[in-house]
Amino acid sequence: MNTTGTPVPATRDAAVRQGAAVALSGLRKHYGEVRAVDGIDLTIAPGEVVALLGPNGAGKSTTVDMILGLTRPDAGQVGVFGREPAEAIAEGAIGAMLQGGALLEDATVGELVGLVASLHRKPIPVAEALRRAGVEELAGRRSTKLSGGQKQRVRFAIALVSDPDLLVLDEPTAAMDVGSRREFWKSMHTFTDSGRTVLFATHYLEEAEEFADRVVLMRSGRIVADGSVAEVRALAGGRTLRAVAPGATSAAVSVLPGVTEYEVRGDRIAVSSSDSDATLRALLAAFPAVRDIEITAIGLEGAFLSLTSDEETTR
Ligand SMILES: Nc1ncnc2c1ncn2[C@@H]1O[C@H](COP(=O)(O)OP(=O)(O)OP(=O)(O)O)[C@@H](O)[C@H]1O
Repeated sequence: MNTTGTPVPATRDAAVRQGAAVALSGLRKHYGEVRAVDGIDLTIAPGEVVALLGPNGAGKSTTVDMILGLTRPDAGQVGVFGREPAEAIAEGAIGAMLQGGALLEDATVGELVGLVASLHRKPIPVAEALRRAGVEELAGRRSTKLSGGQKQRVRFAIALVSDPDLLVLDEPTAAMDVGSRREFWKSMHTFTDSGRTVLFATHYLEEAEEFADRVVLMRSGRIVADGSVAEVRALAGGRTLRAVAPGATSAAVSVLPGVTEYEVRGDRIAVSSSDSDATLRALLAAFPAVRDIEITAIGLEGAFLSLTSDEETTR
């Protein structure tokens, strides 16, 4: 677990950093008064699947653009497999899928993917890239005749065709329906099963929860949480406990151990607790008639809201 201002975790120490898939240090990009990216450090080890989460304007796309060498940082450094982004891209080590990246209008899907393949030294066969992205049947179709979700899958084929070690995806499934999204993640599993690295920015928490090994939460250009899904959830305050507790008062509930927030309405209580076991024991001792007890883990959504909703005070 790593939160703002804490050192890089021991498992991603200097040795890992050297062979890191992605190493960002002190990265900063300001647009006038807007601190799009405000000093982030991030090391991604080869083989990790990392979700970059954050509300609109958190700085996810700007970070992705700097990793891809599309935007030059004001300060700090970007390393991709120990190289400059441009170098790593020229070598075909990075595949990218960006929000709304343009597709050549006059070309068919097959020609388009073939064109990108021809720019790389060791591409996979075009048919293979189309198959992996689930767009084989669209090979002869012009890009102007594609739906939004189909375009995204073609962009995925383009990202795969250089046979990259790292895939960087900015909201890859934004225009896809539920079925396409499922298919997309199935293809991604095939890609990551071979030990390759993925960094994807998303608004879909369930995708981060299901697919990522690690979640990096951004807010206002900074990293506010970094860890496994379980760790990020825990960071946001543990569990919610609800019960009917006859005789409970706000004063009594507020002093139960572990309680971070509480609400008392008549006999009904709802508390957020950082230690629900301790809260429950004390609750039972104080109110033996307590009943209908319900304890739920805070979802990633709850964690996301709690970690990203505070007003940024330093901006
Ligand atoms: N080229 C630019 N010129 C000026 N401001 C910019 C530019 N690009 C981004 N910004 C600003 O920088 C901040 C971060 O934007 P960014 O697109 O990186 O956020 P994001 O987390 O990707 O958001 P979203 O989820 O909406 O895509 C925003 O306030 C945005 O308005």
